[in-house]
Amino acid sequence: MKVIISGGGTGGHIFPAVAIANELRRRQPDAEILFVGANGRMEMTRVPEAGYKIVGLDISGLQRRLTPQNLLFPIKVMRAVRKAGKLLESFRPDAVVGVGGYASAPVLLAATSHGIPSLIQEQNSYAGLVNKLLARRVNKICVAYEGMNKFFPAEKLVLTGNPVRTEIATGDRAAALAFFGLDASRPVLLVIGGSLGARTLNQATAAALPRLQAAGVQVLWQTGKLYYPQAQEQAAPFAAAGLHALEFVQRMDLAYAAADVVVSRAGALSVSELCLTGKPSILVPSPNVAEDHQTKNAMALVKHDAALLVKDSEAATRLYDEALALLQDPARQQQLSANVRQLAHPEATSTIVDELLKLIKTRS
Ligand SMILES: CC(=O)N[C@H]1[C@@H](OP(=O)(O)OP(=O)(O)OC[C@H]2O[C@@H](n3ccc(=O)[nH]c3=O)[C@H](O)[C@@H]2O)O[C@H](CO)[C@@H](O)[C@@H]1O
Repeated sequence: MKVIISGGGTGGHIFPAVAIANELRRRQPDAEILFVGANGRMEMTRVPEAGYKIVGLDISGLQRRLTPQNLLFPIKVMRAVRKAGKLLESFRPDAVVGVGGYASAPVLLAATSHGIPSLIQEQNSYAGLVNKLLARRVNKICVAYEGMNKFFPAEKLVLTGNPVRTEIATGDRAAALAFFGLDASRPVLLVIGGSLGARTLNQATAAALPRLQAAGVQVLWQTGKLYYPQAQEQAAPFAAAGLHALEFVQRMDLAYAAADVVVSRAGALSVSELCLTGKPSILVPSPNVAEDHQTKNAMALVKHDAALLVKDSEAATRLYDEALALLQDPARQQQLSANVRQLAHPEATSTIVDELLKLIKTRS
């Protein structure tokens, strides 16, 4: 069996793709899996780290302003579709999966014109552009939220939840504390700005370091690549007290296992992972995403008293009051934890792979 998984751009597209690949490989150890991503994007390093081969296409998004790059855009798309077509002819996949992001467009376009079965996995409650454009051409669309028939043909929809890597919820706390060099007798706060980092969270965290140290709290502060050099300098004087800036966390399983409380952006996968790990959290939705979809992701938890929400515009003033209060209130932590676990979809990845295998079977 041969399967191509295409897409990426950010962790929110890449890691669900890895989860699907891992489950497929678990069930069909001899399956050949090839990823297709966009050159220069995060998937080109993260996918090989996860143990899979990836081929890159030269494809990027449209800029909002009129730029010379935009004029080249149609040519780039045509070239990428041609390269994707050649790839399909040589690899001859039994099915193609698209997880959203630039690279999934040319691959799904080429696959659907070759009559290769195709499946889309949409992570958010608001459909991404590529997925919306390709919905009519693909065979199945696996979604994580109700009401997605606003965007997609109802007969193709399967409500599965988001695929989360299985190891995410299996981290051992003692091993995690040892891994990050943290002290078991003091609380740990994990700050996650999404796969690229978040300026507002970084500014609020940098300003709160003295308060956190005074309260005896240890911090794993994921900053994102762009913000890391400055954050590293800001955190350095607090390292001895267990406050650490990290550019990117490869062992998210251990980061969640170490954490008593998580402060996070509300990207779809981060939210799904918080449900699966049962972590009490304060969500700060990004205001810079289409249709404010991170607020919708966050509200899906908040309305069940399964997470707290602080608006991005209030992060500078309120976030760390809330975080310190929650860190000092184990009963409230337990309540949020019990509620958030109820919202997990532990079967998501397995259901998506069931759908994929059904598609392949129908064809053969
Ligand atoms: C700014 C932006 O466009 N954000 C979008 C992007 O978010 P983003 O890429 O930040 O994605 P998510 O929050 O959904 O998921 C992040 C993923 O990266 C992993 N991770 C993160 C940080 C780290 O240091 N190490 C690590 O492994 C997390 O465990 C998780 O698996 O895609 C999501 C899913 O389509 C959307 O909901 C978000 O709105």
